[in-house]
Amino acid sequence: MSGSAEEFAEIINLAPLAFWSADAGLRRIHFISRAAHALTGFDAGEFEGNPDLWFSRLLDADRQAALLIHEQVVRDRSPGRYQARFHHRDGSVRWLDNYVFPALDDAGKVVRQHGCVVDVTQAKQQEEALRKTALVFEHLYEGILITDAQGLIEHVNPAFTRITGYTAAEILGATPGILSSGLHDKAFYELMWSALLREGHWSGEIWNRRKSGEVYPQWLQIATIRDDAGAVQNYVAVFSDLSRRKALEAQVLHQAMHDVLTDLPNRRSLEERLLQAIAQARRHGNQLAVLFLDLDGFKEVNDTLGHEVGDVLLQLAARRLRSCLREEDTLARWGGDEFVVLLPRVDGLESVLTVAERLLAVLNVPFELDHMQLQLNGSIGIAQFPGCGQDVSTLLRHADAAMYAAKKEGGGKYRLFGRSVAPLMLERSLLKRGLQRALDGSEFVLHYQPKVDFHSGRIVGAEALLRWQDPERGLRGPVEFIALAEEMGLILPIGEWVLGEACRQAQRWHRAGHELHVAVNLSARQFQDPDLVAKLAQILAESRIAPCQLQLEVTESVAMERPEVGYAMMQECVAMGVGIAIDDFGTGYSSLAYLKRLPAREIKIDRAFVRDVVSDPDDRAIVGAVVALGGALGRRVTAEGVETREQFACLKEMGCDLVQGYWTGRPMPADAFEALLGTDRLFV
Ligand SMILES: Nc1nc2c(ncn2[C@@H]2O[C@@H]3COP(=O)(O)O[C@H]4[C@@H](O)[C@H](n5cnc6c(=O)[nH]c(N)nc65)O[C@@H]4COP(=O)(O)O[C@H]3[C@H]2O)c(=O)[nH]1
Repeated sequence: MSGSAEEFAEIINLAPLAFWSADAGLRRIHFISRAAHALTGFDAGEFEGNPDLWFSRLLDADRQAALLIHEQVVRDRSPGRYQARFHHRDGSVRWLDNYVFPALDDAGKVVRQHGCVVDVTQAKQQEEALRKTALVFEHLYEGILITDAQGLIEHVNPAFTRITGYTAAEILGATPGILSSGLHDKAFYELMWSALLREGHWSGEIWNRRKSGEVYPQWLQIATIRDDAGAVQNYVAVFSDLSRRKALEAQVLHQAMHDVLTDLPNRRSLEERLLQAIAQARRHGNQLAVLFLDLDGFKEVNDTLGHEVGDVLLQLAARRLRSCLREEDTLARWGGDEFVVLLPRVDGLESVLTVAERLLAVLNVPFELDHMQLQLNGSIGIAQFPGCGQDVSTLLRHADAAMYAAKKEGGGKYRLFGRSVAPLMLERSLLKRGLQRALDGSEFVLHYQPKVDFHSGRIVGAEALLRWQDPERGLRGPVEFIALAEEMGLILPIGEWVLGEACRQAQRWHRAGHELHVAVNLSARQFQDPDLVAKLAQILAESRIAPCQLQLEVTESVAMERPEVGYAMMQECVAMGVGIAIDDFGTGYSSLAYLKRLPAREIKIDRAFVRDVVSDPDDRAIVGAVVALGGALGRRVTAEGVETREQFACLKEMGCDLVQGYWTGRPMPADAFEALLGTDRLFV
């Protein structure tokens, strides 16, 4: 038996736990096993010689609780347990777990305390690390989403719920696909997955959708977590919501580029836009105009009625000026009472003068402000590209100089840089009179340009182009008079005449056995005419042609000017069976989403891209993109302005559907066109 006791004592001394035994009041340590040394740095003799050693080396914060447990064990005669931090002799602090038991005598009195001490430092450290990780997970500002290897969501944190709107209960078990915005294509996700599988991580900007349906940008980082054998265990995604930052950036950018008082683009913004417009004009070979406008009489208002009135007047004036311009035009505040208008695309001087007259006219209407009427006037200086300057500063300087000249002449006028406007004004009034006479006296005629099908080589349509047979000056083209006709309000009757005549001609050709459509250009005013559909119905009934034989051509910028109105109008035309083509495509700023909705059956690529298509890779890329777009949206694509065999062959090869241009036929009178139809010529 005593042999077993020795064996037992040996086992106890070998154990990694420190067994101990003391009297009830802990004044005498009877026994402490050898492991005490590893756990505390002190050996049994030291503990036995100093009963306070244990408590003196506990951390102050933990000592009191430890003493209480020992008291409780004695008082309640039941086991107790505590964990406390102990200053090891080597300087480290160890977490020690002490199990305490009472030993009772026959009378049930506690005569001893004994127990064992275990080092739990490592477990405590792991527990602490886990607690911190959980804190990070809970409190991180970024959203966290963890999926299993199959991509099913296992965990999300509160920030995830705050950002996406989905609670954990709603999303656990789903796939992250539920968050997708639909804005990224398949290729985007394929790249993401291949990076995740190949490199183990992916990060980038992505648009996702909240539960509310709102689409928002986020910065997303995803990591693949693998086990020791290399198999995917989880995917961890951490993301932050970029929408506030983006909105702030946009706001800062807006403030940097806009005038605070009027919210118009500022000087810097204007200079940038002018630079771009010059580059575009060079590329497309078009003209642009800069109008420098100074308010006459503003200084007096400001000096006599105060800055506050002056500020309101500037805001009102800015609003009126803006209302005279097209979407693509820029009105900028240059400073003080000076504004600059940029017309990035002008058909000729006529249209610029029309805008200048309109600007002066709206300023001239009295302003109602604080129960007073204030009368303003403006002086405008005009500089055109390329005639009056080829760069930003020259154009602005020259427009400014012309504005001063107008002011010197008493204000309320416009002046062209380097030219007197007097002969021009005379010319304009002659033209106005002539146009009215042309309409009354049937001096307008239509010429027709063939539209040829690339696949069959046959003429399948004719674009009607307006000409004015001026008895004094001969045949005049539309660029000379359309803008003025618009300004005079003559464009509606002229347009109606064109529609009627084109349809009558289509009927004559139909009777002669020629199957083709006639295409008619619609001006902005006609397109916005609420009676257009009724007028079309009447014209179609009178000429007795099938509606599909008529096609209306609307330029991209006109179609985009008031998209909702334009869309509704086109829908009605299409419902009648009349075709729609988008003219001069590529020169405006159509959004693809809008284009997709347009019920147009044909897209006409602007001449500017066709001109150098054979030699310029950029133009080729643009044409290629429009052809692809047309194919994807089921629209026919027509190339305009084709002048050479090389252009013809190139565009045919690129997959355009129709061709129009001098190479397949110049605009010609109706009888010449009919003669051409009679030859059955094939264009191959
Ligand atoms: N350099 C070159 N030019 C070519 C070629 N093939 C055709 N053109 C010209 O390009 C213009 C095509 O018409 P658009 O882009 O609709 O542009 C038309 C259209 O916007 C407008 N227009 C013409 N007739 C009418 C009309 O009846 N009503 C309205 N509102 N506008 C019209 O006037 C614009 C100019 O008409 P046009 O002077 O007849 O000029 C026509 C035509 O003569 C070519 O290979 N090379």
